[in-house]
Amino acid sequence: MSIKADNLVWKIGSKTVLDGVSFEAEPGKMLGLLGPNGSGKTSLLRLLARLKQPNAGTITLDGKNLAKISRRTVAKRIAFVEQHATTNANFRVVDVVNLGRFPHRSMFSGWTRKDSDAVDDALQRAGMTAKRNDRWQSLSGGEKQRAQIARALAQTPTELILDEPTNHLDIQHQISLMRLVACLPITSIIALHDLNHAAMFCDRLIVMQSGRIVAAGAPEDILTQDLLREVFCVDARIEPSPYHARPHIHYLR
Ligand SMILES: Nc1ncnc2c1ncn2[C@@H]1O[C@H](COP(=O)(O)OP(=O)(O)OP(=O)(O)O)[C@@H](O)[C@H]1O
Repeated sequence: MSIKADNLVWKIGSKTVLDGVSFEAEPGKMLGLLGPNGSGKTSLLRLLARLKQPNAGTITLDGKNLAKISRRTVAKRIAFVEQHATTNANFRVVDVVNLGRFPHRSMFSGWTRKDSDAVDDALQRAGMTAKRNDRWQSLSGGEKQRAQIARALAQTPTELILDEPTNHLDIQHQISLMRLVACLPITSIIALHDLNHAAMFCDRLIVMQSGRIVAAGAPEDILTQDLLREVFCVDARIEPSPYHARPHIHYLR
């Protein structure tokens, strides 16, 4: 069952940012969250990660109300990579990634082999092994982003929530991150602006506009020329890619 949202409403002051949002993330699948700037993607992800509480509606994790699950249990299960996640402290990369193990440790347990293995594996998957002892402030924007992804992977979550994780990455690392997340045997929810990457790697997509879900389903079912025109205000032609069979969008000049 994984994460389910039922009729979520979230307001800031008198402004309704999310308005009746309902969906279900299938276990083990990659769900892409699309929508123009300001459509509510980050707001929704912050509710799912329990950083904010909805004004109305419920989020359930395996059928249990998220608001009633202990913070520690949520932290063991859900990893969240925020869009502008950073730190001012000049930690080493490995110190940041080690933080991912925090929810799994008790007052009495020391650092274990399992913790070290999870950190090593996460650094390797994020392509950051060679930078493990580098100082945070010496990293490029993309390297910081990959270190945050390694921190989330070290958490060994069952649900991984990523807010535009590819926005600072070069094309090689964009593709390898999308491939990595698609191959993980966990539920992932990923906000993206690149519609072709979303179509290529995600199992299902949700499209948001002005705080509402306006389309949901498999990429080939929902990515249409009309949707791109109405929601994203672009003219495009869409055809199945001869290389990977998923929809490929050709934007018109
Ligand atoms: N703390 C806040 N105070 C006031 N308005 C906010 C706040 N957080 C979000 N909003 C508003 O809520 C709306 C949705 O914002 P959100 O960041 O969720 O959109 P988004 O789809 O993630 O956008 P982007 O693609 O630009 O990252 C926007 O109109 C934004 O201005």
